[in-house]
Amino acid sequence: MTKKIAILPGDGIGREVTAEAVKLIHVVAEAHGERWSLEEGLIGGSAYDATGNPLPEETVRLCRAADAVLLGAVGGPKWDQLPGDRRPEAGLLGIRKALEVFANLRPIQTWPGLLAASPLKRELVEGVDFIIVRELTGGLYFGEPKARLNGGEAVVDTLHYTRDEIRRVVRVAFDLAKSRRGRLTSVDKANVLESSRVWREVVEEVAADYPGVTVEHLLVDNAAMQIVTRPKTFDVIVTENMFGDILSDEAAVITGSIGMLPSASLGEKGPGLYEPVHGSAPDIAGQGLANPLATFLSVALMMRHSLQLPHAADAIEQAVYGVIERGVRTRDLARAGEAFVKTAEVSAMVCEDVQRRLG
Ligand SMILES: NC(=O)c1ccc[n+]([C@@H]2O[C@H](COP(=O)([O-])OP(=O)(O)OC[C@H]3O[C@@H](n4cnc5c(N)ncnc54)[C@H](O)[C@@H]3O)[C@@H](O)[C@H]2O)c1
Ligand SMILES: CC(C)[C@H](C(=O)O)[C@@H](O)C(=O)O
Ligand SMILES: [Mg+2]
Repeated sequence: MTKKIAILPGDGIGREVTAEAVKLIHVVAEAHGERWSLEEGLIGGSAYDATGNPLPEETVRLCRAADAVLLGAVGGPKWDQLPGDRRPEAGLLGIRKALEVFANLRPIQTWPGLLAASPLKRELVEGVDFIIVRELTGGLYFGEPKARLNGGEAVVDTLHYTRDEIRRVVRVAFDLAKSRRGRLTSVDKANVLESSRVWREVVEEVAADYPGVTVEHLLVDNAAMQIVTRPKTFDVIVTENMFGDILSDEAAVITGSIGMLPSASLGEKGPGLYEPVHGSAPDIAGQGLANPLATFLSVALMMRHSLQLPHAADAIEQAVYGVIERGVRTRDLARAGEAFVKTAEVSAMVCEDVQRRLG
């Protein structure tokens, strides 16, 4: 059956990595003897430049009608002085909200070939395998009021949740933990924030339905430390929107580079949104230096969670594993003086391998 995939390249290296991911998706479609519909939509700074809006209504329509959405990254210095609601990032938050993808899954795994790419000690990072479930459509990012007050002399952002919003993401995390090693870590700031105290209550309520899952609560400041001191002990981490944003970039250090971190954002119904965890990397944009593997691994998650093609997901993951094990390195993964390949080169290697595996 034909699939409809919306492609939102966005800005900076988002455009470079999605261009390669489109080639990869075509390889998978052809291996199934099909032609899938891949339609591009505008988002972020490039959408603002073209239409005055970082999330044109047409993009929302395109995404809602798709089986899955692949997003590159948005943002860049060119748009940093725009008012909040016109910024590229507002487009990203808008599409997450429009698709109601409240559970953002960010798997953190180390690769045997990349242990030396992490600044952390080998024995600490070897065999790390956990997943951060970040609440994505509530919390500090979306709460109202959010405004400058008294002529800019005061300012407010609001951390707002309903129990239902907490419960649904916590359930996703418990289900995952149940299917994995049965350990859930809930991260909050319950010693200070009322919202965190309610978060903890909801976790305890839901825990009653999952007797096989061991629950641990960590305060976010301590969690930031534990993630790099005992990363192997984590299985599933569930947390508020902004805590999850910060902790996932920190966890990227364990894997060697943020250029290796994929994500899947899922709701109760409708298309999933798949995006690398990294941003538009203005410092390297336009030079062919971006690592496309986080986006390729996001395509694998798309195959598994939205397109029901688990064998294609496996093939992509094995191909990525293969290039890493063969010592192929993009610049972010290379040690000082080590040779590295460009975006299109590593992409071609993975695409060829996926074709062979599925062919
Ligand atoms: N999902 C998204 O669209 C997203 C995520 C994070 C940041 N941003 C935006 O991106 C812009 C830049 O943000 P930032 O610099 O804080 O974070 P960033 O993730 O863009 O870059 C951080 C560092 O990691 C490197 N890096 C990131 N991805 C890489 C890749 N695939 N290959 C090689 N190196 C990579 C960059 O070169 C940079 O040194 C900002 O406008 C920010 O708002 C967007
Ligand atoms: C660009 C920004 C709005 C975004 C976020 O904070 O969610 C990014 O940092 C991410 O991790 O996806
Ligand atoms: Mg982030």
